Amino acid sequence: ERMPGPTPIPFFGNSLQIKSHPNGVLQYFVENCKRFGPVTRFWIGSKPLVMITDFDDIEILLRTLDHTKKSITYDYIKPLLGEGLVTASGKGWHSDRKMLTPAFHYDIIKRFLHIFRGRVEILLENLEEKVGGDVFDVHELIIGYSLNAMIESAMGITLDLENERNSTYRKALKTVLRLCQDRTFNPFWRSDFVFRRSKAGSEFFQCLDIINDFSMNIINERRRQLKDADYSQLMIDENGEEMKKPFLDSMLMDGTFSDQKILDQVNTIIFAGHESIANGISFTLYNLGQNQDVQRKVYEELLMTCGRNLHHFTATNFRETKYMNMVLRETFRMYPSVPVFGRYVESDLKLKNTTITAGTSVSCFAYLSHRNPEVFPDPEVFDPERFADESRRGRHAYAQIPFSAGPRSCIGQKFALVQVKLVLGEVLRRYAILPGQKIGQIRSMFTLKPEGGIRIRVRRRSSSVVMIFTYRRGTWNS
Ligand code: HEM
Repeated sequence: ERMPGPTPIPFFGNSLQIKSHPNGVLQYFVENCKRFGPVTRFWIGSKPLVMITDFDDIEILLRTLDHTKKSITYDYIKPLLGEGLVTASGKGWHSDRKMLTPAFHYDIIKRFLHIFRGRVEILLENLEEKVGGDVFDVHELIIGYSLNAMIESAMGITLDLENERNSTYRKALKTVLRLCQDRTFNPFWRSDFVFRRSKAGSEFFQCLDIINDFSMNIINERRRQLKDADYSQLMIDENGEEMKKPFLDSMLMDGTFSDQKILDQVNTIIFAGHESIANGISFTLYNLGQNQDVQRKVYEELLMTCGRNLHHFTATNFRETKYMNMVLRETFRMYPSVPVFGRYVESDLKLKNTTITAGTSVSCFAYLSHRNPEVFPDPEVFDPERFADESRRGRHAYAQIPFSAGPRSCIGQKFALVQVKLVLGEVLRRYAILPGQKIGQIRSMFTLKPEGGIRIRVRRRSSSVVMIFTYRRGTWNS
């Protein structure tokens, strides 16, 4: 009650102000958290929501296993994600997290590299069509890559998804995410009974059916394949040891996951994975287009570390491309794909200067904490040097946390970074990114999505004219 925050009105709390803010939900929270300070209280209808931006407070919340339950902002995405890893809590979440963690180990990711490379080749063909043309939304192209790469690797299914089913799924997902956000801040839609009977509700559930069908097809197809194959032999490595199983296989073979739980987890991984990878790649390309000097340095580093064998990206190459790492860190600082992540505290939580009472939702506002001018001066300026070793020394460990931190941090971080770097390496080796259109207003809160997309232009690099890439049976030749 005593915490600073915008004045609520009865029944609605701050929902109406949030919903009708001219620059969108995200900007509403940015403006108010800047105004009211590092711990700002809002009312979503009659439910309190506290947004925190102080690094110490964020660490206190994220480090503990005492508060794993998700905040009210996840309530309406539950029909999509059910008891999947993002939305589950307590013992169920803990045991699933333990069981599924090996599926995202680097040993598994290494086995997927040829899949990612194959998919990048298709992406490059699509980019080729854009050469010399006007600005285009690169996010739309990259999302085609990331959705396919995710399904082919984590799910073990090769579908030709550059087709209608893919775009139907994408459209349905976009609608569901938009309606989840709208519902969170619309007090009239809080009741399931009312929402189900509204036009938005019926659109929501129709789209949910499309998404569930899409995921069920994948699950059933993989189940069929596993039945036909002698999997026990397939999963033995050259030393006779049993190999770690990829994500979907590990659940299908475990035997303890119900069909509903498998569906929840598949929906979760597809949703959590492909959109954020596409965001990371697209925002980086955008930043490189706007900052030609930075792009030149990234390109020079790529040529120095990988040379003509860039496409055989190895674990060593990933470590060697230090400047690219700085560029990625800076991009994720400015544009964290997941700008807000929260917990519901079931017992009092003592922060640095205040105590949050039990029964409150507390959200870490990474989008804003990443813009703390005391740690990142001129926060709207893209400057990878902020992440040079000397600049990082002594900085708070929670100052930049695009993958969250602590026990509920992103399970797919390595999986994502390998792909982001691989795709960037391949794209930049062939194409120069030219300045595009300045990014529009970012309104959404679940994942960062600028209005009008992420628009860049590309030019073929002259040196790449002499390089002809072919892709045969999982290996690259040039
Ligand atoms: C650049 C790419 C990515 C970013 C920036 C990112 C960011 C995040 C963040 C901030 C969280 C915490 C969310 C929360 O507390 O609500 C999270 C959780 C999660 N992410 Fe990612 N993610 C990325 C890619 C991926 C990929 C590729 C996968 C799957 C293959 C994935 C799967 C998950 C899952 C399952 C969780 C929930 C973990 C748990 O609560 O135990 N993410 N991610």
